[in-house]
Amino acid sequence: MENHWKRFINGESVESEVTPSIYRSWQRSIDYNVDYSLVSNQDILSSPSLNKRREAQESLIRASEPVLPYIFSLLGSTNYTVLLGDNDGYIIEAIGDAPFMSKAQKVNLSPGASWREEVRGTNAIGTALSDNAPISVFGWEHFVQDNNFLACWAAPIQNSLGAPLGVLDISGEVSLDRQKILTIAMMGASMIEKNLRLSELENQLKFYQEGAKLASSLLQQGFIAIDHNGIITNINPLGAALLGRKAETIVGQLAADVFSTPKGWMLNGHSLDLQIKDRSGKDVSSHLKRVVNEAGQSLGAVGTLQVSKTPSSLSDTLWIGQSQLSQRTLARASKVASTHSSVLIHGESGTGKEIIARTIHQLSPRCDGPFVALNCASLPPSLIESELFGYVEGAFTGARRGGKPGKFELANKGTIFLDEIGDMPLNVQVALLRVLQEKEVSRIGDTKALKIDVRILAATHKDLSALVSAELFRLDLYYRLKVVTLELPPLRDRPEDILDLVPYFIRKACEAFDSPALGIEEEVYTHLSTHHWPGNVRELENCIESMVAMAEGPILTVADLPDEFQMVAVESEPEPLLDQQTKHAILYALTQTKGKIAPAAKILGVGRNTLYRKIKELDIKF
Ligand SMILES: Nc1ncnc2c1ncn2[C@@H]1O[C@H](COP(=O)(O)OP(=O)(O)OP(=O)(O)O)[C@@H](O)[C@H]1O
Repeated sequence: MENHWKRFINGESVESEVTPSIYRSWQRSIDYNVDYSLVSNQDILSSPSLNKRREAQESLIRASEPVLPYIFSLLGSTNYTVLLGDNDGYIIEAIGDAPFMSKAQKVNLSPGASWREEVRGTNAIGTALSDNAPISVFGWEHFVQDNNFLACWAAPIQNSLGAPLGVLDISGEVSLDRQKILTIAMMGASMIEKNLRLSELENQLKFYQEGAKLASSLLQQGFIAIDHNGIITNINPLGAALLGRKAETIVGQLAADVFSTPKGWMLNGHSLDLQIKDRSGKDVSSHLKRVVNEAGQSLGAVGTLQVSKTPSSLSDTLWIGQSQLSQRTLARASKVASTHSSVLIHGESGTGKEIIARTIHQLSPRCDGPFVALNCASLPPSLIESELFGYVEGAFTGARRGGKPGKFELANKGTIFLDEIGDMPLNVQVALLRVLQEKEVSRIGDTKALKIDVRILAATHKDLSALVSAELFRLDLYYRLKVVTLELPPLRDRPEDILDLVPYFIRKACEAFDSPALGIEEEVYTHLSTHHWPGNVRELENCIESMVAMAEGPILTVADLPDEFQMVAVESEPEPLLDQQTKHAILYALTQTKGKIAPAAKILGVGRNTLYRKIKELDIKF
């Protein structure tokens, strides 16, 4: 080979006598003006520049970390070095036998030096990169004369598209077993490639996992992912909020444990959808789709969670609230609904008097007839009479042409609801009493009487008996109206209803604003349940409506509560809050157990007697 090299340098043709890849590389070395008689000191990196290059090649270095020593161990005890080059031919890692490495250093075969063909002519590192193929360069095959003591084997390290990312080189002193060592170099390069691909896959997996988490947290719906073992691997905050739990307490659990579905459901179930109940017992429906691999095997399931809608529309939903007090009120209302009796509904403002009146109407045999409401406090006294009884054309100045039917006429065969009856002027009370007695009504200015069949429901927040004593309300009318009385408890006496009212009002507001469904953080309930609510349910509804209107994200949090709550949250840290929270916990447990003491005590982790004592101490009504 020495002879061939000398003849090539002298310009003779040796093409047919030299391996083609070596010959082509010699030609390139000539084209690059490489000096065959000189060990070049060009393209050698300073230590900081080498460090920078190593940082840039961090993944290549990490992938080769376990490979270089392994390859070196395969070479036995002979004098070798194993080198890692980057795709510019710079040596960035080296391990090897010290005596050979110091010899190699004399020709700059050491970290920091570039072994591109352009600088050092034909050599294993540079030529493997130029040809993007494994190569051995032996003794006088090196273009630079002083490198002829070297035997080198190199294989490119390629990415998945086959482009070179670097090069693995084994260098030693000239030996005979060329092919075997080239195979080892190729094996090393392929191990590094596999490691690189593995870490790429790991990154991809991380990206998909984190990406899915982030994407699901941006969704305006509950999202859940369950793997093929039935373990919940992801639930977004909105999904967790719909279940009334924290995501951390759900992820990692078996779906069968969280949703009481049969074990093996993931593998065998035809329908993947789960019927789930949230903390307050409302149905949460799921819509899951199976994820399968190319062979059609199940990898798991992903899907959405949402609060089930009852078959009737939201606007049909009347009384919301599962508290004992609410249930008792509803039971009385439904009992009285089947009769024809007048009902006097009493309760503070915003406690739901009109709702209960509508409920009575809907549960009554008159449900197909009209429900007509009149708020006596919202009209000037002079207008109430004409509103109630109607008038004929020309009955008074300003009377509409053709006249106008009154509420009684409109409510015929149905129910009339007279709200704020305590504000009814005395003269109208007289007329009303007459209508009730005679069951007929005459429009103002008319001589004819019209037979009517109307049931009367009246409501007031005032003390009617006190008004009677003050002669502001007629005793005979009072007795006529209060055949049955219904007392509506204020919200502060039934805070457990808040658990049902809040999600309902959130959905109602979202529907009204035509905005996507919103979840709510559990802590918000604590604040809402311990609030005094002077405006009762109406105030709660307004509060939720404003929270929905101002919501920043898909979950309502404590920060979304109106300002007065923020002040209370800061100010009322001491004892009373503790009491309130105890009260809230007790009420929550009692709601869960439908008022049964023993299981509620178990939920709370206290004895029955302690629970009885606390209920008394804190004056809890349920
Ligand atoms: N139990 C309930 N379930 C659902 N919504 C309720 C309930 N109670 C009250 N609301 C809502 O609160 C608001 C006030 O209710 P309603 O008008 O029936 O109260 P009210 O006692 O008649 O008030 P007021 O005496 O001021 O007329 C309404 O928007 C109603 O929909």
